Amino acid sequence: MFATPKYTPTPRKLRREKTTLSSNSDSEREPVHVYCRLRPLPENNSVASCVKLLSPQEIALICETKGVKKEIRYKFKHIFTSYSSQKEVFDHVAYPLLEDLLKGKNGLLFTYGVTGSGKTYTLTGEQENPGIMPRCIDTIFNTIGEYQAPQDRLNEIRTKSRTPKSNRKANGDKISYANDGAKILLPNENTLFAVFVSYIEIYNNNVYDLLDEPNGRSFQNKILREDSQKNMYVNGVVEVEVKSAEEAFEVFNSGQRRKRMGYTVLNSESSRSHSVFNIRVVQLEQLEGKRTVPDRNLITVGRLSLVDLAGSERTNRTQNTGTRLKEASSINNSLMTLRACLEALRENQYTRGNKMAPYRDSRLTYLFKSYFEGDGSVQMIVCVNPSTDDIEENLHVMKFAEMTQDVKITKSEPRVYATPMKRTAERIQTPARNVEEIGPYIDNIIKALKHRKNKAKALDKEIKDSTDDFRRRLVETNQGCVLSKTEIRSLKQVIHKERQKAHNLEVKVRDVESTNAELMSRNDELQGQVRSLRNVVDEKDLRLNQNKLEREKTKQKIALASEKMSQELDAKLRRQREHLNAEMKAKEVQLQKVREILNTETIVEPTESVETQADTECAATQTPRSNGGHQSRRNLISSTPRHRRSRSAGEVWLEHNAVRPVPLGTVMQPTMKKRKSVSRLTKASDVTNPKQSKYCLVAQEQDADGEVETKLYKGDIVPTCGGGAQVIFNDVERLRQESPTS
Ligand SMILES: Nc1ncnc2c1ncn2[C@@H]1O[C@H](COP(=O)(O)OP(=O)(O)OP(=O)(O)O)[C@@H](O)[C@H]1O
Repeated sequence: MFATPKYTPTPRKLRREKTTLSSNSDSEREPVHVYCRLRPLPENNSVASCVKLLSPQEIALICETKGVKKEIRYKFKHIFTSYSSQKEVFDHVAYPLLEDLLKGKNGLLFTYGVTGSGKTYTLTGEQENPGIMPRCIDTIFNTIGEYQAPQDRLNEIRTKSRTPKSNRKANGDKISYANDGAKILLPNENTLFAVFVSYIEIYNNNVYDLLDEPNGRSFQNKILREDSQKNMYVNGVVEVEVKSAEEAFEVFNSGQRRKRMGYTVLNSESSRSHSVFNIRVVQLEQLEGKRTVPDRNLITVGRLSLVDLAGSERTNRTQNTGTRLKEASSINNSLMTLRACLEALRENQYTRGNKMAPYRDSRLTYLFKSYFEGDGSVQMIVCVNPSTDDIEENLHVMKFAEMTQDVKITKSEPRVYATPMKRTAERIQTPARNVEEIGPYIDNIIKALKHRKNKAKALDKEIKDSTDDFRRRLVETNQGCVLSKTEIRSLKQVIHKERQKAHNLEVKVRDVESTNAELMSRNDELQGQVRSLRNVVDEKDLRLNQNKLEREKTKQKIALASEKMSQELDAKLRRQREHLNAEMKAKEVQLQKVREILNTETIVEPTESVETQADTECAATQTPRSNGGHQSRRNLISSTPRHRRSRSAGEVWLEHNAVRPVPLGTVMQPTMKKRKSVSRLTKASDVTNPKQSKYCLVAQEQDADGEVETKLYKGDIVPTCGGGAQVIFNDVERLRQESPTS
């Protein structure tokens, strides 16, 4: 590794005597310029903003207490929105500081804000989108490229500016940032430049040199010293001379690497320390004449300190414990001391008092003491994360910013170091002879130099005017830009919302389409079912029609059959009727004959007993004649014993009925004038009663057609020798009822 030259400045003689703050008039002081930079919110609109931009110089923080919204307004020198580019920030804030730096004025720029608000992004940035520090380095080297001091003059610069000789070289940590070629116009081209950088860190109120070699695994805690002119410096800090932007970045990167190494050693995090990157530009203005002209070179030294402060949150928000709590309280102490110092300065300024600022209470304030006491201009960028989650912290940051802008600091003058008077005097005490010799030349040279100087001044003024004009126009354009950007942002939000709506609608349409498709398929299914049901119904209809047809056919068949049957039955009936009529006629004829016989019997009654005997014998011997039944009956009747009662006395019939005869309600009744009806013959006397001569057995039967036929079996009761009686049946009568319809 390379050696580490230490820088311990010796007391220096300044042209300008330092004055105390309170004794300066307002024209000799300038306020601390406070800028505000808003970092963008996440693109997905997941976080609401608590910041409202009112103008390029004014914002309002919207805070809500107990449901009541309140707007608190804050003014800044300029507000960079989330759309402001890194270049815009550089042009506004750092470019004027660089101009001052190249004039030999000191500058302090620090970023302040809560963790994650964009402090490091603003100061360092990214390789493609560099922040203030890389742009400063690039701009310095773009400007001084051809005016860098050659090696032989560097020793002179070192001697005259008390700059330590550095043999440290950047080694390997190569990193490059996009260079936009920005330059600063140099008023004097007869100047040689040398650039030195140092990088320190203040952690837990200790100062560590990030370019120093660590002692094993630990970093050496550096001491802050004050020189006789009351300027602060880090004792033994390593300053590396850089010849190009790349070298400067390499040095910065090696410091970053050490910083990371330190985190593991010190168990720290990125925002838990304050880091300070110093750029020192030493200029050697050459006023060289001829060999005999006294060497009266002037050295101008300017320093720019870029400070990335640690996050400003309060301990109760982060709920830290142990090491973290120590870190947080150390950060808070340093920031509180910074605040107290600024407050003291402000108070002195208002009251014209001489209150002591507590610089020594913190390394941070102690280191920058000289800046606050007029050793350079002070600028601050307040970084704000507009998320509503950070509202409380942002309110504290804003209060601090508000107070800081009230502080006015004595305007600094370029630090110019002249060659020691003794040495100049020695040179001037050259022999008079020589002066006389070169006198005319000197006058000419002085005239030419004066002319050149005037020309340079005019040019300087012109450049300054055009720069001011350009800056004014740039600010105007920027203001327009800021408003357009705000508009664009709100339009973007509208577009985002519309896109979301469209997306939601698309989702809905997709849902509806899928539901529609489902319904369509269900509809198809149902239609299929309807078709199959229709087929079933058609089949059933067909079967029904076939059944109907068959039924019709059957009906017709039945009708035909019944007609045929009825015809047959009619024919049968007719035949039976004819048959019955014939029978009836025959019976009537028989009856007629019986009547005739009876009538004749009544007439021949006195001879009846004789004839009866003869008839009986005759009947017994005779063969039956052709009218058989009737004849035999007549014979039987004629053979009746003589003791038969006379007809005039009247026949008494013994009518033997069924126990429960079927009531027929017949109109025609058998002629039995005197009769005794019995349903059961229980004793002999029922038959042997001499008063009874006729017996009639009434029987009811059902014929083949289901009709009831009443049969009367008639006979004579004939007494027997033994005193009994016998019945001789001699006639059967049939009584039939028929339905006229059938
Ligand atoms: N203006 C911006 N534009 C785009 N990105 C940004 C901006 N500001 C911050 N960021 C992003 O926000 C994140 C946090 O930023 P950064 O690290 O700079 O915060 P910080 O304040 O330095 O935090 P810490 O205090 O922890 O160091 C980073 O990823 C950075 O890229």
